[in-house]
Amino acid sequence: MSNSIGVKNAVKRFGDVTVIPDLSIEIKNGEFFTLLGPSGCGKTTLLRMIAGFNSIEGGEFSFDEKVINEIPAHKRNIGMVFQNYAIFPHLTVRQNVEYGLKIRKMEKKAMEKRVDDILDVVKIKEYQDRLPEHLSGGQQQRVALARAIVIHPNVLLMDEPLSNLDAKLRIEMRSAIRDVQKQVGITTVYVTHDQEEALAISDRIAVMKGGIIQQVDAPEKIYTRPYNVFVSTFIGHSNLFHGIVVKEEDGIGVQFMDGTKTCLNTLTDVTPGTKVTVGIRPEEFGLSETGILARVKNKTFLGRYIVYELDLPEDMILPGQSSIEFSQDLGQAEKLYEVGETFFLRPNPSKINVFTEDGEKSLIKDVRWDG
Ligand SMILES: Nc1ncnc2c1ncn2[C@@H]1O[C@H](COP(=O)(O)OP(=O)(O)OP(=O)(O)O)[C@@H](O)[C@H]1O
Repeated sequence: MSNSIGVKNAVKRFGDVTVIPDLSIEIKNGEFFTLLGPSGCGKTTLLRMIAGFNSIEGGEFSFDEKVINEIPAHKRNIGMVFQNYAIFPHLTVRQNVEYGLKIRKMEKKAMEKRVDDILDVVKIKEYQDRLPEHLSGGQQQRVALARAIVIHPNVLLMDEPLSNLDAKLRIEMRSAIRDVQKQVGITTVYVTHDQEEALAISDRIAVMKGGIIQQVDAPEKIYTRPYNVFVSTFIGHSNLFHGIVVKEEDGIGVQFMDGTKTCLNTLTDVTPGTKVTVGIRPEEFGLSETGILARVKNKTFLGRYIVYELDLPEDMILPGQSSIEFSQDLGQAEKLYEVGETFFLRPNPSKINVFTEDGEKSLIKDVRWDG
């Protein structure tokens, strides 16, 4: 029932402006695939091309290898969910869900069964006779989801479906969407600019910038092994250091500008002496007797952990950062620190990310554009 989606060398222009220069992706059947990126990077544009709402200036779109470029939107058998729920206010929940099947002239008994099943899956059966105005935002979004999947679409496309909901409901609804998607097993393309949501919900994520895909990978891989500095800073926080590749007795490593060295067996074959950019997550430092000397500039208590802003010698870190972030898990911390205190940091060698000096490409083994 569900389809794979292929996009080959897609081009999108609005007038003279090229929004997507040349984009290719393969989305597997049954996969939950997220397009993530800053505002204006072309996520919605790409989704609308898949749906058939946008013209295609170049390239090939396919469902299960069958080219769909010339198939109009209403014949692509797509389920869509938007941020504004797009449900009919004058119809009850059940009538809303039935609507797409009635249009398709489905036989009454089969339709009743189909609707009953979907109302169960999406957990809205108890509200089936209510009008949308008597539902909460989350419940309305469940109705929109039920409406989209009841027609057994080839693919489900969702554009920022949770952005109108408050923070708590967003978290509840993202696991509801994920559960329903897995239960129904439908290929889903999901657009968001919320990185936490993308990490929580997706099988794979495509990170986009300026209409160009920066990395396609599973959430864990995107977070731990970003392909470039943009991905490492767009998703989570990354402290960026100047570094130089050095050869030590026990292998190749990276030296920071204060002379601290860290041996890495994860590096690709890089010539010693090469200048690099080093990315380290706030939680990937340990405290040590020696290492990078840091002074607490500020601290923020966040319940489960504490985030320290640390002062370091200026020439160690990339311009644009006035300090670095270090987070200490409260459950593990032996000692907490006050503003003004100093200590030595040791980055965890297996978690350090090393990029070309310009930040364009990872120098860690097995980090690819497409995982
Ligand atoms: N119909 C249009 N005419 C002209 N330019 C457009 C049109 N639709 C989108 N654009 C432009 O294309 C670029 C990509 O827009 P798009 O809506 O795809 O971005 P997005 O990544 O979905 O951003 P957001 O998260 O803000 O929705 C933007 O610069 C936008 O101004």
